Amino acid sequence: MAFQKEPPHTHGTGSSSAVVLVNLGTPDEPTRSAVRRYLKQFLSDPRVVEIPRAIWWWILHLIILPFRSGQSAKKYASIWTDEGSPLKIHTQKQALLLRGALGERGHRDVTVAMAMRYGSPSLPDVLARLKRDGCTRIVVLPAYPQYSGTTTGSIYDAVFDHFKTVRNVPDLRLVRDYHDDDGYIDALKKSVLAHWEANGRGEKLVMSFHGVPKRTLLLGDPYHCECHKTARLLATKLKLKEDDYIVTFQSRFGKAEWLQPYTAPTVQALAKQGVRRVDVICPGFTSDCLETLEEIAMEVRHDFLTAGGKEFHYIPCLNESPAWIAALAELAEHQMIGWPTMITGAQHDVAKKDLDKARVAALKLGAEN
Ligand SMILES: C=CC1=C(C)c2cc3[nH]c(cc4nc(cc5[nH]c(cc1n2)c(C)c5CCC(=O)O)C(CCC(=O)O)=C4C)c(C)c3C=C
Ligand SMILES: [Fe+2]
Ligand SMILES: [Fe+2]
Repeated sequence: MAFQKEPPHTHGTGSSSAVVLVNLGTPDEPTRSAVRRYLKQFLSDPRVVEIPRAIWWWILHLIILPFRSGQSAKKYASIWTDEGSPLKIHTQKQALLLRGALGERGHRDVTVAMAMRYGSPSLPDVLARLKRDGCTRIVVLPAYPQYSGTTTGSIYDAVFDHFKTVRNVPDLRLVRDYHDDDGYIDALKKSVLAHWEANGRGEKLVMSFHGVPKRTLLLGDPYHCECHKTARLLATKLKLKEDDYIVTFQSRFGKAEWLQPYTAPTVQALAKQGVRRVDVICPGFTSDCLETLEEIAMEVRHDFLTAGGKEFHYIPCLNESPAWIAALAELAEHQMIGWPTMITGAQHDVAKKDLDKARVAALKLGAEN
């Protein structure tokens, strides 16, 4: 393996810091071919599907890709916006706002970029660009509050794989999880309270997390436990009693057992038990996406109403909420302790201008959306 040729190392020049907000990824378009390309990359990752490669290759190419690509493309089309995929748009806006928030907190010369684990902009491309631009310190901040080998673990793989051929590897800080981070839990609490203030309150708060195969829990993946801890902390902040909320898992894929209880059958059972209204929040998703906008806000809503429920309220993800952006800034800042990014005095005015520019850019993105 050959290592990259680097420009000669010069002490103290051209050195700066960066934060990369990394999300899962999404197709480039809501079409069969674009979804197929995305699913192929995603579902070929051995962290995501742990079936022996020689068997999985045939299942993926002969069954999953030919059938699922078209079905999923239709679902994507139902949530697509003029600006593109909701997941990508929210992640872009979060990165812009995070840049502004870091400026406001006194961090100059911090580049904030967003990247996707699958699809574009790809994580290796973004890391290569940052290095070319002279970033010698990089914080990798996954958009997943709860650690799972299938998500955060896979981002770690991509980061390490990318730097395998790099001679002068940057100072790297990787955020592993923030399932119990006070800023994150507080942002969730604020979003539930705002929803209740505007719409009244349901009889049950359903906290629905993306599922993973049950086998991964038995093999030591901490994801299930971290989801339950997030739920418990949020319930405590909201002063909920045990009966007021329930934790469920959605988005099951394939025939094997996944984490239980599953979201759709749970809300159907609640409707049948006479629960008239449920409020559903997806705390593990920090941006609205296919799994929240289509699966929860459309499919699961339909399941609840047809089982006899009367009112279904979906509480949107944290997206660009100010409390969430502040929580992200604090998470990033914590990783940058000891890095020369802080400014004082006169430079603060410059940072304020950066913040205004970031806000205008984010608003413009929102207006066009
Ligand atoms: C096949 C196994 C899958 C595992 C394991 C899995 C874990 C997992 N995923 C997320 C977050 C998201 N997943 C999204 C879409 C999605 N997920 C899977 C499969 C697995 N996910 C598929 C096949 C898809 C694509 C859509 C479909 O065909 O159903 C998304 C939304 C992306 C978007 O473009 O909007 C997110 C976000 C987590 C957090 C997780 C494990 C903890
Ligand atoms: Fe998924
Ligand atoms: Fe789904």
